[in-house]
Amino acid sequence: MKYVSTRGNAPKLSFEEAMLTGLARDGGLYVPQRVAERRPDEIAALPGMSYEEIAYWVIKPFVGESFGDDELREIIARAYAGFGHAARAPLVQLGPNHFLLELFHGPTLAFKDFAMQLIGQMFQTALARRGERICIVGATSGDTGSAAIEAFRGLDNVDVFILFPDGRVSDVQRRQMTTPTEANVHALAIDGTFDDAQARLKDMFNHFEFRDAVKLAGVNSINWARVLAQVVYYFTAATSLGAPLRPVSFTVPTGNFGDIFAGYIARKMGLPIEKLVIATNQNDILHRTLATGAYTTAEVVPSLSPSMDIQVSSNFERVLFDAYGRDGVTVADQMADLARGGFTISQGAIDYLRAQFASGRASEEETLATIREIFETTGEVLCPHTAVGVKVASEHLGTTPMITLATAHPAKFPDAVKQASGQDAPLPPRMADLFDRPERMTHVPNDLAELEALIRERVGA
Ligand SMILES: Cc1ncc(COP(=O)(O)O)c(C=O)c1O
Ligand SMILES: N[C@@H](CCOP(=O)(O)O)C(=O)O
Repeated sequence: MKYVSTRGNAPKLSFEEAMLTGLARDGGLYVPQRVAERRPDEIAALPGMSYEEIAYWVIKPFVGESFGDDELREIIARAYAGFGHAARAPLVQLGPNHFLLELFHGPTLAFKDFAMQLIGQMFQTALARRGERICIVGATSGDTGSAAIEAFRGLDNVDVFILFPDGRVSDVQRRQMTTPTEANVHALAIDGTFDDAQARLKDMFNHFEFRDAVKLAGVNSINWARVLAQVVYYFTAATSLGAPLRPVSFTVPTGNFGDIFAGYIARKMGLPIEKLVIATNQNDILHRTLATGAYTTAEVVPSLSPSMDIQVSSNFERVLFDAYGRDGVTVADQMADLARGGFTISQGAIDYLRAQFASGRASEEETLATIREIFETTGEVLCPHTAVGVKVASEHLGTTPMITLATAHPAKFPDAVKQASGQDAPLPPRMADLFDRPERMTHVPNDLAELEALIRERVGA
C-alpha cells in the first residue's frame, strides 16, 4: 500500500514513511493510493468482535508491511487498554432512531484519544526500530493538544510542542496541556486563532531546512494514521445497529474535517452509510461551501464549542482531491487561492461533494437550547460540540438510524453546560485535582521565525 500527496508532486511513501513524514514535501496531505474495499459478507462478520479486533481488521490492509501482524495486534491492545469503557466507543440511544456514539472514554476525554493513543504506540515502535529521535509539533483548538501530550509525555526519543490559541480554549483543555510535568512537553500559547497555529505548523513543514534540522513530525490529522484510526468506530457503531444489512447515517461535529473524512473512508471501504452530515457551529465555512460552491474564509468567531472554531479546514483538501478526480495540480492551485482568501469549486467537484455530504449549522442559542432540551428529556449531559451535532442531526432524522458522534466529555466545557442546563459537569476522580496542579506554558507571538528559534533552542538543533 502506497500513499500519494493531494498535490501530486511528492514522493510516494509507505504507511510508516507517511506517518513519520506528516505533511508531504509539496505541501499536500498523504492519502492511500487506493482504499481497501471490504465485501458485505466480511462486514457482516464484525458484530460480536471486540473493538480491538475490529480495529485490526480495518487498519491492517492500510499498513502493508510497516507492522507485522502480531506487532500491530499488540500496538492496538496497548492503545485501548487505558480506556474507561469496555466497549471503548459505546452507543446510547437518544430518541427514536437517534443514537449517540460516545467517543470520550479515553484518557483526555475526547475522540482524539482513539487515534492519538494508537499512533503514540505506532511511533514508539517505529522509532525504536529505527533508533531515531523526532520533534513533534502540533496545533490545537483544545483537544488534539492534550491527547498528543498524553500519548507522548515522558518518552525519551520525542519532544512534543503544542501550539494553542491563547485564551481560546477551555480552562480544562488548557490545564490538560499545561500541567504535565515531563521535560519533553512544551505547551505554547500563541497569539491568534487555531487557523494561525495550524498555518505556522504547515509553514514549519514547508521550511525544509528547519524541518530536517529538528526532525519535525506531525500528529495533527495532517497525519494519515490519525484519520485511519478514526475509521474504526464508524464500523463498530454501524455494524452494531445492523449494517451492512441496514444502512445507517452519521452526523459529525466538524472543524478540521478529519473525523468526518474518516467516515467518508469507511463508506469507500464498503460500509453502507446513507447520509454523512457535517455539523458546524457559527464558524460555518463548510456548510456555506456546500451551499454555495465557494470556499471563502471569514474571521473566526469564538464560540461555545471552541474546538470547532476553524475556518481553514485542513482535511477538506483530501476530499477535494477525490472530487477533482485525484488531479493534484488543480488541488494545488485551489490551495494557493485559499491562501488569498478562497476559491470556487468546479461544478463537477461540487456535485461530487454534495452527493457525499449533507450539512447544517447550529447557532450559539441553538447549542445551548439543545444541551438544555436533551438534559431535560433524556438526562444526558452533552458537551457543546456534541450539542451542535445533535441539533443538526435532528434536521436529518428519517427511517435510517442516525448516529451522532459525541466528541468530548461535558466536563471539558463546564461553563457552557452550566449556562445551558444549570448542571455541574464534574471531572472524573483521576482528574479531580486538575485545577490544583501548577501550570507551565510559554507565550509566543504568531511569528514563524520566533517559533522556530524557540523550538531549535529547546531541542538543541
Ligand atoms: C470536541 C471536538 N468536536 C469536534 C471537533 C471537530 O473534529 P474535526 O476537526 O476532525 O472536524 C473537534 C476538533 O477536532 C473537537 O475537539
Ligand atoms: N479541533 C482540533 C483541531 C485540530 O484538529 P486535528 O484533528 O487536525 O488534530 C483540536 O481539538 O485541536
